Amino acid sequence: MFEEAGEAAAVVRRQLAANQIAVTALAAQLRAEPPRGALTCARGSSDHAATFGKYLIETRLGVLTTSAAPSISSVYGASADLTGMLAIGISQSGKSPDILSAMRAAKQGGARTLALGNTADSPLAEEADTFLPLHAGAELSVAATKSYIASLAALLHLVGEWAGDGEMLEALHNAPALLGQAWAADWSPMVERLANAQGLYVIGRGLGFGIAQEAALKFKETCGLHAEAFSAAEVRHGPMALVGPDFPLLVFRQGDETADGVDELVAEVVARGGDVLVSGGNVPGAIQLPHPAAHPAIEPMLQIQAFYRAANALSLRRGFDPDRPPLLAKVTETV
Ligand SMILES: N[C@@H]1[C@@H](O)[C@H](O)[C@@H](COP(=O)(O)O)O[C@@H]1O
Repeated sequence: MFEEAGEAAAVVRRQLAANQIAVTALAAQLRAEPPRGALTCARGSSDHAATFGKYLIETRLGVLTTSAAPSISSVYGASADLTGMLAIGISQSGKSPDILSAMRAAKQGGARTLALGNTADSPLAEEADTFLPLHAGAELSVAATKSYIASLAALLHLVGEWAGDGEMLEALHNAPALLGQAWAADWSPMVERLANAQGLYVIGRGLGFGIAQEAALKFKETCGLHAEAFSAAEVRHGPMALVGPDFPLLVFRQGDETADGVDELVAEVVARGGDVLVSGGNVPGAIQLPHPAAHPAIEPMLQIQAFYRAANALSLRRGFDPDRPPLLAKVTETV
């Protein structure tokens, strides 16, 4: 996990260069024939990348984006009219039966299909109208790291070109250098605070929500630590009842329109005597976790990169092997 997460900067640099022509062509096609909506099909870390994609596509392009529940096609055998939709499948292996089923149903229902994957000779890649390779290289650790960051980069690249957002694209092209800095960031306060923790919430809002989901998964998978992800708004609708000195929050805050609301939540929890670890912002009383400054759409990628290093350290500290989580295999195939 440590070694592979550390390769993320090189992966993103390689991917941006290798995919430029294909991404430009796809973006031109999407601008010429805009989809009426997008449907994401993914599981686990890839599904969390899809959450990031939803916020990116809806905020930058105003195209409604929703997540497919694969069982609708794989178990219920039901289908929907997806004429004019873009179905985006994200999968490292490209062969989980339920994701394949959802993508096949989308195609039969009239959608254009796009696969983001790490394996070109997979059914997902072969059956999709367009395949964008992630170029993450072999990922052997059960916990996805560089492939997750590669998925975020591919989504940023596509949406940046599709929306013609030059500022975001420029920031993305600077991301490899910043990922290197993020990898060196000192998140040891997180490792200290969570060494003996029983559970926590991971908070994000908007573009940061997908990385909150991803961090919560890593806590469970590699650290034997129960963690649940909530949006900074959702957590106030009930879950806050658990928050206190023995139930900390890890908060991912990016410098966009969501920042003030996230700061308010952090200040409120600090005032109640709760422990809050925060990446981004500067609320007094919260434990700050650093990451390099960047465009708000790039920040989540940098935050999760800094987090991965700390999650690896926390896993070891809690007596786990981050590369061999109990009861899990690298490729999970569900129906
Ligand atoms: N992102 C979706 C979730 O929103 C959905 O809840 C889940 C359930 O899928 P299924 O019904 O196939 O178990 O699938 C994906 O992970």
